[in-house]
Amino acid sequence: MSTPLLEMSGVRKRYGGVQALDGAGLTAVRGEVHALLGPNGSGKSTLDKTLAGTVVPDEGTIRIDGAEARIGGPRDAHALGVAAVYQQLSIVGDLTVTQNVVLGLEPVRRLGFLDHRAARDRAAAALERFAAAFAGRLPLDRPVGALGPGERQIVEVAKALARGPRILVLDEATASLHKEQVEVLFDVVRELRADGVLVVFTSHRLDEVFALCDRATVLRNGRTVGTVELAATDEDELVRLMVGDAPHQAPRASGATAAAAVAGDGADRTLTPSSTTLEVRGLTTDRLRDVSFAVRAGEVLGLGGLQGQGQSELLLALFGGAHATGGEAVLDGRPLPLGSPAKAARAGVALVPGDRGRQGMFAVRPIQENLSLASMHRRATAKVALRAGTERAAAQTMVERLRIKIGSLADPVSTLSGGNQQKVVIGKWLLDRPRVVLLDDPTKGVDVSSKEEIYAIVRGLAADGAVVILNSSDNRELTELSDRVLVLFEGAVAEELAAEAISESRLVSSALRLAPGEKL
Ligand SMILES: Nc1ncnc2c1ncn2[C@@H]1O[C@H](COP(=O)(O)OP(=O)(O)OP(=O)(O)O)[C@@H](O)[C@H]1O
Repeated sequence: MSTPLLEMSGVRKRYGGVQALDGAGLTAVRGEVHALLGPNGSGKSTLDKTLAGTVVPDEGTIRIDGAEARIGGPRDAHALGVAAVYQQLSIVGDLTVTQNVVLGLEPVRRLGFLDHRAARDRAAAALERFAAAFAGRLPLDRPVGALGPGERQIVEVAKALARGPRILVLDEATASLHKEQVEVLFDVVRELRADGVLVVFTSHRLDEVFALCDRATVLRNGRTVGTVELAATDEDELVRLMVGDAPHQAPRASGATAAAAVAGDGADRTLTPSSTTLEVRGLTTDRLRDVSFAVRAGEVLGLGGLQGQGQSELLLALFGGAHATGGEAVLDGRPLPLGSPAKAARAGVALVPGDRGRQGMFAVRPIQENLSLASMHRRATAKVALRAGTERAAAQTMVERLRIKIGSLADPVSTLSGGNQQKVVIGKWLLDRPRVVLLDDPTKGVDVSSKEEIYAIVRGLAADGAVVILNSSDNRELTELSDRVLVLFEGAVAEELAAEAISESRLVSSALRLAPGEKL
């Protein structure tokens, strides 16, 4: 192996009561895609951030090209050729694509004025790598806020590339990308590798890790537990390294066990009548065309197809968050009010959103409050007094069940790792035992063992009489959880797959058949 380009060793970082890094390290060479893996809260982002200069470690050494690197802030990291893309996007919605890509780059000044053309050229050069796939779809002068989450993420990557890095850190950079966007990003990463760049790649999607990376370093509880050659290992071995001796397959909870665990405190819960049925007839919005289907209590209905074909819009519309121009939804024979999330929540509908930062929670408020917001809302409107102790116990149950790694329930959610934040969003709604559970790509960024726990809770809710509708970009997840799958195409239901027809390959071929020109 050639001299390492990057050597990090003995890195420690404590946040209040939490030892985020406890002797972590990573050694990687130029022209390598190196995965950084570990369960939620194991310290991956913190290690990435010490490299990018946004977190200063308490202890530890970083060597770049054999020389000790003092990274006291992002400017030091830039000067050393390190650029990073994080889970939480750093782009500014009101600025254009160009302005975002050059932000902090100091474009050329002429006669004391910013040379906007030079800035635009620089952004265009960085975006050029994505040009073939996104031709005409990333208008450089549009505010980034008007773009979709995947496009915003691409802008973020372009911003990092505009810095011409030797080391590029991608922290969950694929989480909000559609499959075809992931392929484009992977092509760019492979080009960078061929150019000798070191890419440090963090993802919970092991299929991506095996498809893209050369080696992987695994963290557990803030410590490095090993580095493996991916060609010489398999998924089971990687998972064993990640979770240690703990079994990663959580026992499949029966409906009753899961329900009891979800309720936790035995507080005022009304059991869902087993007859619950949701009927949707001719639902039409800007992005949905005449969608009709029925789901019974206890059923998990999957939404498949290429991503962005109206799956999220359908869930949003059922939660009252999208303007319905036609059609209706009927829950247990009574019209479900469309157009008001508050009314939908009162009727027992819960939406677990995919984009946690924007829709799912109040980041600066305590974890306990976030976990109990949904149930507080229902109880407050029902004029039932809140008992702080009860809320606390319920929140604590969810923290244990989903293995949410926290210091204290009183800490703000913003202090949690990305995956743990997503678990809070899920826990918040599942605590309330909803009658209709709408899940929009719920386990993005959630680690393997917690995914199984979430699957068990979802199955438990269904077994207990809830209607569950699941949109997932992960075909394996759809296959594991769904009793039926509706394949959507351009806002309409194009095909329905019954239980025996659901498989990963069938889901892919179904989506491809519908859109022959598209590449997955
Ligand atoms: N600013 C902060 N304040 C307090 N605690 C923090 C802060 N940032 C991270 N932590 C804690 O440090 C630990 C490691 O977090 P980190 O984000 O590095 O984990 P991760 O491995 O990236 O997790 P994930 O897979 O969920 O993204 C977690 O317990 C987290 O709650």
